[in-house]
Amino acid sequence: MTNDYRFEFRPYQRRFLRSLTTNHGKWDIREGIILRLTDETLRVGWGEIAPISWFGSETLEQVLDFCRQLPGEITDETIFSIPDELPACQFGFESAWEWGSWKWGNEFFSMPNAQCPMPNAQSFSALLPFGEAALNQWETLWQKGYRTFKWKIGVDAIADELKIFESLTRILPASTKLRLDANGGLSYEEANLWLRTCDNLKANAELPLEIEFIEQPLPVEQFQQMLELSTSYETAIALDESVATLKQLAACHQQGWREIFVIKPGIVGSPSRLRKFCHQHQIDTVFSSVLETAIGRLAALQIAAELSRNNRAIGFGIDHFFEQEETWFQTLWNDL
Ligand SMILES: O=C(O)CCC(=O)C1=CC=C[C@@H](O)[C@@H]1C(=O)O
Ligand SMILES: [Mg+2]
Repeated sequence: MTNDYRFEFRPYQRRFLRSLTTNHGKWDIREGIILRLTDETLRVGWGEIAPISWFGSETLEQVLDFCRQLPGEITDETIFSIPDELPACQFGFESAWEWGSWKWGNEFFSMPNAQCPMPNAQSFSALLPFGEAALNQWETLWQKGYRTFKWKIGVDAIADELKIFESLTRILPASTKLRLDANGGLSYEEANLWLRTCDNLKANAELPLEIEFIEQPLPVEQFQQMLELSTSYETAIALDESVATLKQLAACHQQGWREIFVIKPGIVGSPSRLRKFCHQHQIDTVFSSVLETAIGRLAALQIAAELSRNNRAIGFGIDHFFEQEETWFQTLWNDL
């Protein structure tokens, strides 16, 4: 896109088909902003700003304040000088700026019912509902082709979750990969118990299931304890909330983290600076959704395709969270 753009934005709200319950609480509605840049040649670029303030990004209010204070005409300079305190804005504006350069972007919006091309389900990790609902939900997702699942822990009492986990590891088919995401909700003792339990399962030769990693077992402020745990067990640990923004990502890497980094492109910050960091440091990454709409997802999938390593499934298997995308989007788009 060229240097001057007409800037338009529209807030949206979208209720999940099923709430997402984690240690952070129950999340029912995704709120965000869709923005559109139109250059002098009338080429259009779409972007989405989908903050998760409890995860470490800016708040929706801060996004709205930032968008409202912008003029109707903005430039490259505006886009590439968005402050680091607004990482979701950096992602949304820069994605819109890049939009025209992608194969998917135009296809998705040029044909009335274009399906956003999605790699096959095997490349995705599907989110299981927390608690024992996972015991019967996994099969529907397995039939859709998913082979990697993520299950939330740190929500109920650990004794109850360990019991469900034991059943889950017995019924999931061979070759399944299972991720456990605590969202920082375990105590140090509980994290040790989960890691020991997973190591013991790993040692059980008959068990073909792979526990791929435990995600964010402890709160962000307990980085040193997680660094110590990462060298004490076979089972891998992935940081998520601890590396929510580029600034945090660089800090954890600088303090010695070399296991897995969960990257949420929608809130981490500037895509161009993320690419630079990942190319420079070759970190072990898992890309993850911020439960955004197709606009944000297209941009995030583009980044995941470029930067994923070690053949790890990407955490965008959230299709059962939303009603049909295309009809919803056409309506919203027409209003813009
Ligand atoms: O990463 C995935 O597999 C799916 C997305 C996902 O799990 C999350 C998205 C947004 C907020 C969080 O509650 C949650 C996470 O902790 O990773
Ligand atoms: Mg997580």
